[in-house]
Amino acid sequence: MTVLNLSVPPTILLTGFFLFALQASNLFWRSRQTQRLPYPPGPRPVPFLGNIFNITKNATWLTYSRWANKYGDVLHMQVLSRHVVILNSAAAAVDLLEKRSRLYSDRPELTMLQLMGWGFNMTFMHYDDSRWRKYRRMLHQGFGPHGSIQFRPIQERQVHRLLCNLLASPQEFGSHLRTLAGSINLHAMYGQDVVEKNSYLVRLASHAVDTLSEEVFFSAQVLFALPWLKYVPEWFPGGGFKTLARKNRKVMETLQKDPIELVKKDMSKGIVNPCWTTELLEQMQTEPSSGLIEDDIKDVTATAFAGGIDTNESAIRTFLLAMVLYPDVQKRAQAEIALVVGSARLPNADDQPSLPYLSALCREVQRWHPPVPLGVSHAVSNDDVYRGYFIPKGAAVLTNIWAMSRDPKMYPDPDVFKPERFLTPDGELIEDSTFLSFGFGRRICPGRLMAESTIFLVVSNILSVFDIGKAKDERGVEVDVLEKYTTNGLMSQPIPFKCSIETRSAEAKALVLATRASH
Ligand code: HEM
Repeated sequence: MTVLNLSVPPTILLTGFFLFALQASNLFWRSRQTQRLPYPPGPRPVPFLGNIFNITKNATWLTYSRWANKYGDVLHMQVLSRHVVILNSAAAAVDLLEKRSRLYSDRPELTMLQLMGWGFNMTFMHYDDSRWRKYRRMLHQGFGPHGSIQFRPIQERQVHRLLCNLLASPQEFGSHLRTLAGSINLHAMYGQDVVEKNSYLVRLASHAVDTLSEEVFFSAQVLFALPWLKYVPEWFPGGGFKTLARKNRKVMETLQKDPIELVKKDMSKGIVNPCWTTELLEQMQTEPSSGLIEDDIKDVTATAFAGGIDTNESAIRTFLLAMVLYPDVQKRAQAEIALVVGSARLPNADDQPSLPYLSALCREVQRWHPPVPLGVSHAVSNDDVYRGYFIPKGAAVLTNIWAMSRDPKMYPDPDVFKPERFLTPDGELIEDSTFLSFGFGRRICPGRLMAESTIFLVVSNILSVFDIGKAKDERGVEVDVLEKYTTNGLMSQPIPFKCSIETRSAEAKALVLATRASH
């Protein structure tokens, strides 16, 4: 039996063994010492179950902000063997998710989302999943600095259509905003107009994301903490989350399959719709070396389609709410448009560099009420130590973007909507590119450039032709509006409110009507 190669001199073997033992004991002691470091502070756990009773259903980001005031900006919770670290300051998020991005770019195992059929979506994929790298590259090509410019004509056309819809039925602004967000995405991804036959796709995408904002968010936290619950049968008491997941899987299958089929059908008839899917399908055929397959295209286009609807809609609703509550900000923005663009045409994307107050206003919209207040959870792929605290491998790392955006040290008077906080004393937009609302590091939102230009176009176009104000009731009395937001999930947006949207002048009305020919 040859266990050892006896031709190696015993002294070398002994030395090797000694060095190995030393190294192993070193590692062992280092790891023991590291593990003896305390976890970051947080609410007191109960024996065995840890912080299970601290899992909350509502306004989680507000709860975490309160804890941050008590325990500090880096918090820790533990449920059985699962650890959760919550970052409540931009400084901590930058230190870990950006400066140590190699360690902090994974996602936790989100069993609930897998059960719901979101497994194709790169947002929830592990960092070492080869599909994530491929999809991220594709999204960078499609929506990076060069790619996102090609969508400008689509964005402008759909924003003009929004102006016409607001002119025709201003009281239905809520549904017009959803149509806008959906139609930009449907056009950009699949070259399709939102018409009767395919409006269900926008509804399905919104529904799928809305679902994430209800029971699922809570169930996802519970399943992260207690992963074995996934084996509970659907009929068993408490297994209701599985029914929800099964129904959602069907929605997700349709979302992946139907839109690409529409594009392929058009292509087979010789109709070429300029859009991202067409571009990718052509690339798949003409560049076999790209390694693209149809499943990749399905996955990545459906991801981008669903990712950009509710987020944009939330930001634009926040903008309208802010205009009702802060009329002086509205007047100052309109004065800037009048000075730079005039009243003979509508603003376009090329005007943005000359409109610093408007650009600051768009940033303030996302700071004041970030659409995804807790971001998307990262995970740490190895043990780490930060500020003397131990962060164990596999911990979920939550980014409390809400708390960061309301940090009075970074943003004095954080509750006030104040665009000038992003301007220098000379009225120039400040250089700072910290855009907390899009997340951090290697997982930062790849759709941010497109989202930013959509929001700028909507804000500048609406303010150039409409005045936003309080709605009046049947007795002519102004209806008060409250700054109230949904607080039950991944996304947050203003609860429905009323406002008046009136054209600013006959000239403004004529400008809106003149856009009809182009859409
Ligand atoms: C106002 C609009 C938007 C907001 C506020 C927003 C916000 C976010 C946030 C907070 C994240 C998580 C980042 C992190 O993990 O640290 C994210 C990721 C992501 N977003 Fe957006 N987003 C917006 C629009 C869009 C659009 C238009 C698209 C599609 C074109 C998109 C596609 C994605 C994707 C695919 C990811 C996952 C990236 C990854 O895991 O590598 N988003 N977004």
